Amino acid sequence: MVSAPFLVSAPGKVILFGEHAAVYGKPAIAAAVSLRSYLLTTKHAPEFSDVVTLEFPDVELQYSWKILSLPWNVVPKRSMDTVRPPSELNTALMEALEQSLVAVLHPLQRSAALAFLYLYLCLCNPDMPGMTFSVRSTLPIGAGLGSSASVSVCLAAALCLLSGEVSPPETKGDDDSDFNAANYANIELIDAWAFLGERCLHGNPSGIDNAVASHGGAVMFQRMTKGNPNVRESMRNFPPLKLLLIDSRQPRRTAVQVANVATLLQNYPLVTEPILNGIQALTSEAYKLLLMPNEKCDDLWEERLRELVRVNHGLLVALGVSHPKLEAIRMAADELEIGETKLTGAGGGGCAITLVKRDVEESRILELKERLEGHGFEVFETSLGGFGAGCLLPTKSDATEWEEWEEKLFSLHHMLGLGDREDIQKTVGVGSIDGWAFW
Ligand SMILES: Nc1ncnc2c1ncn2[C@@H]1O[C@H](COP(=O)(O)OP(=O)(O)OP(=O)(O)O)[C@@H](O)[C@H]1O
Ligand SMILES: C[C@@](O)(CCO)CC(=O)[O-]
Ligand SMILES: [Mg+2]
Repeated sequence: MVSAPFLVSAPGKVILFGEHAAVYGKPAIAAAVSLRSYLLTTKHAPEFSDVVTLEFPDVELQYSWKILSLPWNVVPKRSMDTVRPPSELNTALMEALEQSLVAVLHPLQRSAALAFLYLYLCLCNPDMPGMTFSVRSTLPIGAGLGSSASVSVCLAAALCLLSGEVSPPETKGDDDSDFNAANYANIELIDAWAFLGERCLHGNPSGIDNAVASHGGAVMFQRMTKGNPNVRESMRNFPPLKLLLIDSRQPRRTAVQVANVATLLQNYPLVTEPILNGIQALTSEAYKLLLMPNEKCDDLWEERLRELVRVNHGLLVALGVSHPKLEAIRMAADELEIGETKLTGAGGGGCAITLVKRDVEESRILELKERLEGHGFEVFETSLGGFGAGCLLPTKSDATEWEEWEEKLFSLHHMLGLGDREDIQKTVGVGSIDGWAFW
């Protein structure tokens, strides 16, 4: 069992092919990005040990609950036969949590607080000391890059560590591909709990976002249908793709976009089903291309992949999940003949990706960036396929080190609340500081 203070982190993702169709059991392909969420768990001073506090400055939420005021009595008993949580939310607990959330009205804050409380009540117990859970993200929020899943995975990881449900990551060998059975079992459990967090955040998730945020890398994911388990094929040797990631800065909620597609499907099943089947077919084509050995990734290969990006975007437009700002991004990239562009994630705003042609001169890419930034869009640089969830624990071996850590964590606490993306990355960021370990 791990006690506070400690940090956990999980990445966002880019869906390359198959969003929305993924909700209906079709395959989708996604990769982790280097932009991540960070969650710091700290213990309260004795006089506040009866409260639990959320600090989510990215969504302007700070809220405390008396631990004993929470509806512990309706928390479903866990089955002794299985360590995995069920994949459905418990209705009685969801209803009881309404009471605890009466004062949290804004949908962005409410869904995040609901995800926290649901997991906290299921995984912890009323005897645990009061703690603060502070989340900061270097990801844009509600922009298609899986911010909700990365937060869900952080919450699940922190609460599973506190309850002893999982242990901290064991050191793997030098080889990145080294398999560690304990780490695998732990991250599978974190992923399963994070799925419930995603359910609180957007109702009907396929599970692809939390799968990538937990496991990292690049995956082909297919949601469980008709009793068959989810498929998650890790795509090793993912080819290096030159991608631009552009945030239209048009806010939207995944829950709303997913619900809109469900309504379209209900109103026009004969029209909508073939679109979803078309997305399935193109994702399967893309999967074959992305699995080709690097030496076969020639110009024709690249052209095929770009064609699939274009067709995928067209089908998403047909589903009604584009936005004039996303179309403006696509048109700017088309005009400069940079490559092919599609929205990524739930759409309706948020981010687009452009798969850049290999031979495009840097000056044209720069021109595109300037044009887009001139329109108020944000261009991100990120790498694909990095680490999944991990944690950073103070080392207990030596008291001085521990004190230094406490001190450092307190300044991090401050930083987690106030700094911008670059500050967060510099101060606690995976890749910036040593000590992070990954499941
Ligand atoms: N840093 C954060 N702090 C607190 N809550 C967050 C944070 N990041 C995301 N969230 C929660 O997740 C919600 C956004 O999730 P949503 O699924 O709509 O978008 P996304 O995950 O960024 O995009 P997509 O699902 O298309 O990949 C926010 O409204 C908030 O409730
Ligand atoms: C729109 C969607 O397909 C992707 C959101 O990132 C929803 C999901 O799969 O959960
Ligand atoms: Mg989301």
